Amino acid sequence: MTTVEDANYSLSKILDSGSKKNLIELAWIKNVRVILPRIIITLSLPSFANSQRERIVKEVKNILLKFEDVNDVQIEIDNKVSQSNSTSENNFPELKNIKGIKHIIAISSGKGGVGKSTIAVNIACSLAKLGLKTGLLDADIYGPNTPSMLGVTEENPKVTDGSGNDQRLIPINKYGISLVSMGFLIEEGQPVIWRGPMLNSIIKQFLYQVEWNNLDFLVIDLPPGTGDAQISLSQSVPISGAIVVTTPQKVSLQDARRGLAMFKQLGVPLLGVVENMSVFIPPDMPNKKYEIFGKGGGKILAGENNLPLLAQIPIEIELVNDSNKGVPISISEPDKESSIRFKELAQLIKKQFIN
Ligand SMILES: Nc1ncnc2c1ncn2[C@@H]1O[C@H](COP(=O)(O)OP(=O)(O)OP(=O)(O)O)[C@@H](O)[C@H]1O
Repeated sequence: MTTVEDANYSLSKILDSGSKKNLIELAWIKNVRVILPRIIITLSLPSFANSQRERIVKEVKNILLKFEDVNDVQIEIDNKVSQSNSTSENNFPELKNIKGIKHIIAISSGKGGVGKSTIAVNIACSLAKLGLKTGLLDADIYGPNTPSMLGVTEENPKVTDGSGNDQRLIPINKYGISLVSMGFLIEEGQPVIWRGPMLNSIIKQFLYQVEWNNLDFLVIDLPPGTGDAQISLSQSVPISGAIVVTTPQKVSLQDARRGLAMFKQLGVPLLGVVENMSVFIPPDMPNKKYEIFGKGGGKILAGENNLPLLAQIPIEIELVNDSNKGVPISISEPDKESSIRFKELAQLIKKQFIN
């Protein structure tokens, strides 16, 4: 006859895809009751694990129905948790300050591939080098690549002790910054089309359930574009200032304008424009500069919106190489021109928000 111990033992094989801890240990599955031929369990997931709910329910049923004397599995959702996990807009304190974070800087771009993540990572590292406590949230659900740019290989962030909604995700520390990536929460093989809605439903609680360590700045690498995910994120997070990244080509302007207009419509304060890939500096001729992508895009965008052009970052081969090796250029080669631009940009941000 199946006992509670048997059921617990089987259920302990189901793992959180983030921490790889089992769900009994995490107390995400509790109150296991065996009333044969039925087993009833309570599922109590913290919000950052919400995206795993469907998979967990399936695995719980599969595992328990393997017992010959069990033909019904009932899963109760912990009420306290499910209420706070609800996606209903009215249930959330909009733009409530996040405990442990003083200022949020959002890095965005009208389209992908302009170097938004590179800029976000190097701003975060440069702020940390100024002695500021800095975090980085990779919210680019379509291509969460900041962990690899920072050489972070562990995919399993730890969670604090406690159970259910009391648990907090512990950021991963690298080069003096605290990193959390939405990539940690995306289940392997999850189609891109589901990631946007997933982000919308979890981001509002998620940021409040990370153990942020009294940060001066949280830099957020937003997803590119102006879709639902970006709008939802911008509306749910109390952004102190947004930076729009563009390239010098005039053809990129249309996308960048849309990005800027989105922030304006949402009432998000704009810090200014960063033009990436402004000039190419050949590694063997550091005094030469080639405008291989044309010029003027950043200046035009900033000018038509009455915003400062905060920085122009050159194309440097080391920037790609170092980032591929998992060390941002502002850490590995602080004397390169792009590192100096990132440092100046960090100083500007510091000056704006910290006396
Ligand atoms: N200034 C630069 N000099 C040289 N290479 C760069 C520069 N900026 C970005 N890159 C390279 O361009 C590629 C795209 O950069 P990145 O991933 O930062 O762009 P992104 O806008 O975040 O893209 P996506 O939105 O698709 O994630 C990377 O290989 C990066 O190393």
